[in-house]
Amino acid sequence: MNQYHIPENAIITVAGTVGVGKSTLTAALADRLGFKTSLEQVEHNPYLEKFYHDFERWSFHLQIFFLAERFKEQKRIFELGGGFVQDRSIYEDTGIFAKMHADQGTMSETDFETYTSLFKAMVMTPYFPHPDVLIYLEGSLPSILNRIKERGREMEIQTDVSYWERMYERYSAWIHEFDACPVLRLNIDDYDVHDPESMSGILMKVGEIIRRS
Ligand SMILES: Nc1ncnc2c1ncn2[C@@H]1O[C@H](COP(=O)(O)OP(=O)(O)O)[C@@H](O)[C@H]1O
Ligand SMILES: Nc1ncnc2c1ncn2[C@H]1C[C@H](O)[C@@H](COP(=O)(O)O)O1
Repeated sequence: MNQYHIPENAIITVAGTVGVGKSTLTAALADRLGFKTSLEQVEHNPYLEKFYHDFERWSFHLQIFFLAERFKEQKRIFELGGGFVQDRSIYEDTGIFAKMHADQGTMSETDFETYTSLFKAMVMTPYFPHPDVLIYLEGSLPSILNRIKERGREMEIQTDVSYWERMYERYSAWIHEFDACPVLRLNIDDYDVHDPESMSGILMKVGEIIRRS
């Protein structure tokens, strides 16, 4: 047990919309705790760029790719006995992305059903313990759009702003209903990843939530 009373085998997941600051916070918290990270691979994703150019054609392929990647990561976390900070949850793939594309017609109903049944079958395995805490990052849409721009992934910058607006709204509704594990909501204006005290403050809250749950 560390000074934050977070068990060494804990799994902390950082959730939130694209560009909000998940990867950055994941790395900072893991560093502070001496935990391992589970990060999303954007550079080695063979479908992502194609997907941004043609949602309809590549939605299903991309969701299957992400599902496979997350499953491998879950297995790794399980086999290494936890002690991880994870960048994005599998709940967001299904509850935000796949659903949004199905609802807007850029993923067919049949593809969405196939995807959902595969997701359910995968979740019902021992490799899928719920996280101990899900840290939900939130902030104003203009600051998030600014971060997407500053990060500079051309495929995201070229995407119509309405896509990010719809995703932002879905996230706000989704977190309201989310109950798979305890949640710590964090506003991006209320912490500084470069300030050790700020990071410790977050970890103290995480420890408290785990103790109470
Ligand atoms: N706390 C922060 N303050 C200022 N900029 C940040 C902060 N966190 C992340 N960023 C910047 O915002 C952009 C998106 O962050 P990132 O961690 O990649 O987001 P996500 O993983 O949620 O998509 C990056 O350019 C990153 O450097
Ligand atoms: N499940 C997903 N479906 C579509 N797109 C996704 C999914 N998961 C992540 N993405 C995209 C969004 C971003 O362009 C990159 C990385 O996400 P980030 O929030 O920046 O870590 O992948």
